[in-house]
Amino acid sequence: LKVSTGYHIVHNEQPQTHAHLGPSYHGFRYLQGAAAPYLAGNALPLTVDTSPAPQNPFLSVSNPQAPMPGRVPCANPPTVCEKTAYRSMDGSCNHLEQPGLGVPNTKYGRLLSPKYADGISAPTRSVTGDELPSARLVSLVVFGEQDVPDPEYTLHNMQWGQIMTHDMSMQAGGTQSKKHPTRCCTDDGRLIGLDTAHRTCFAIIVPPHDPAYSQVGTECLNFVRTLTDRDSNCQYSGGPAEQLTVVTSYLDLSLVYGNSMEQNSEIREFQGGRMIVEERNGAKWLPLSRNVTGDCDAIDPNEVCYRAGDVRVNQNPGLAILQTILLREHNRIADALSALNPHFDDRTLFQEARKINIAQYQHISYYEWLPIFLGDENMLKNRLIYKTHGASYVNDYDPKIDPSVLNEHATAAFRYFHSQIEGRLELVYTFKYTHLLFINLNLFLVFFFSLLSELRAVLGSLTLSDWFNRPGIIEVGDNFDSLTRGHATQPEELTDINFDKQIKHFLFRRNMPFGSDLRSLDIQRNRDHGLATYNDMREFCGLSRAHSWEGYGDLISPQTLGKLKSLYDSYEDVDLTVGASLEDHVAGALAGPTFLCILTEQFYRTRVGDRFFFENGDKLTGFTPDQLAELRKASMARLLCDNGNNIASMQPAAFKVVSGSNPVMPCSHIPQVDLTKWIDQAQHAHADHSILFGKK
Ligand code: HEM
Repeated sequence: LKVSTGYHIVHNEQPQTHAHLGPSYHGFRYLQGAAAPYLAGNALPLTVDTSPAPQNPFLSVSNPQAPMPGRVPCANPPTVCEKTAYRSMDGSCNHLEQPGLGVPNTKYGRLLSPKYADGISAPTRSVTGDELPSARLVSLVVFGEQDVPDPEYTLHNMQWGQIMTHDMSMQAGGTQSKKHPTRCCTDDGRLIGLDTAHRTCFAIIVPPHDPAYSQVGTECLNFVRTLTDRDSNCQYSGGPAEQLTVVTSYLDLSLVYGNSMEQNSEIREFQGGRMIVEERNGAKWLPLSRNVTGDCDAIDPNEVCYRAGDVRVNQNPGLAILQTILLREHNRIADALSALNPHFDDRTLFQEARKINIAQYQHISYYEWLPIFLGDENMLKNRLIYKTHGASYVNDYDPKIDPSVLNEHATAAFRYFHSQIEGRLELVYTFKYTHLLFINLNLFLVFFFSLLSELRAVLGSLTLSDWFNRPGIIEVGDNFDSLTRGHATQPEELTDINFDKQIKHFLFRRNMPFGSDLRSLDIQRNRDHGLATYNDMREFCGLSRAHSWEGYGDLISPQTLGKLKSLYDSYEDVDLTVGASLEDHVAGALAGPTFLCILTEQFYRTRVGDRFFFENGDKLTGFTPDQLAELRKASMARLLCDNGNNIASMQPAAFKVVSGSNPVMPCSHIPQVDLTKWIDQAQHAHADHSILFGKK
């Protein structure tokens, strides 16, 4: 398989890895001023460090990461594929000749070869051989935490991004729902020595006088390295380590349906084609976890904690809401199909409903959501979307394209949108009111119209860090609808260098005064995965390679460059996650050119490398022209309307804030996919089942 040329990028010589010269820590040398107490809600004061900086013992290359066999299960796709009407649960046989492409427990793809300090697996270092500056230090100095609301996009825009992320990848060995069992720092935030720490430890060293963590004496943030092919019995064939991802790479709603038949059977009802939902207080919810205290931050085993296709489901309330909405949508479709086609059996209803749900979701993702991030023009030019007419197919499946999720995408580019996260989630209620509209035509004639409208009003808010891994809050009172409306009303945070305090100091804080820092995790993960540098990626993407700090001046402001210079030993050291997050955005997109290049490449591959992409006109796997025309009516607004507890109105473009051109209107005015186009698929119901489902 070759790298696709969907985005106009130049493929250059592979970058060299730099041999290490021995451990040394340049520590906290940027912050100026005295330590000051940090209070949630205040700007972080920058403080000076005068004390000697601690060393990060995990970086020592003289302690190579020996492979530990058997940690990651082997991907076990069939060797020969049958052509069936429906996707498999684990993504196998999407590619008919290479059945294992895009299945769980396989390697991320890479655009550029890794840059490990030892050429095999040790985290990246400076070209001088020294350690790179502490990820927390970079997070504090380079990235802000100002609260800047986006004037155009709602919080659902951010939240949908996390849904797509969880559908596409999950680093092996990671856990977001539960405290990681591997401890690289003591519970009171001290570094655990190399002799006792687990070999996967790569703790983040907190600079002395950290404006937040120094208040509680935290010197170390837990960080566990992603498992690689070297931790698997069946993947490693020598050479540099490649990280593994444990979910299917396709946009196939694996987060709803699971990533294997086994996972799926835990959440499927096996009746009427439905997925399991549980009724509580008159509404249908995700089924409860069988290990509440293990899967959630629950103290009480009776707390609500969900079971879904993805283990990260409980991570935050907005995510749990969209997971619920996508699950309810499946059952809504299955019930409708069952009423329209009483002769369909459970299996046919399940697979047809799944196929429609995925198609609507792909349509929303590519035609409503991605253009906001990648720009319409860029997407059209690079053949990620088409100016299609109602019923016409786009037959662009290309078996030469590798559908794997790129490491540069999942570990750097897509995480830039962590900047959109808002730390306060508003609860929005509606009030119905009758609006009398008078039109005075002349002195004697007065017409009036009576309009039933809905007003939205904010009646409270939740603080994000109080509700990480505690999703039960969405079932309380009217919160489900109030948060759903809230996410459609409240602006997301501007996509910029600011990351909300709630994720910068309080991530997963579990009732403690402080938690972790997501931006630091992103930067450390970049080094853990040995990603090629910012400069390498610029060159790869056809931008000019810098030969000095000033070489970055085309896209990064002098003030920001000054900060980078004060942190890194060399302009060659700048991490991809850091440099590309600081670029001016491309007009019409939400990222600078380097990230845009990676994102465009990824979403080209995700589309063209998916044999089941909804616009393909294959007789067995595709839709009829009439059905396709209906699917193109799917929208985020309608999804919310159809699956809230009682959502009666919505603005038609739910990723965009309410405005004169995007007014809140009754749901009945928002187009809906007409499922009668799926009536009497007699050929499916009566056809040889082995053609539809395979012989097994
Ligand atoms: C409240 C919202 C969110 C929270 C709390 C959150 C938190 C996290 C955490 C804790 C990780 C793992 C960090 C690590 O250990 O390396 C992660 C990974 C990631 N996040 Fe987020 N995230 C959120 C929203 C988003 C959004 C909106 C996007 C993109 C649009 C996104 C994209 C990613 C990606 C691509 C990864 C890596 C996935 C992988 O394992 O391959 N996240 N996030």
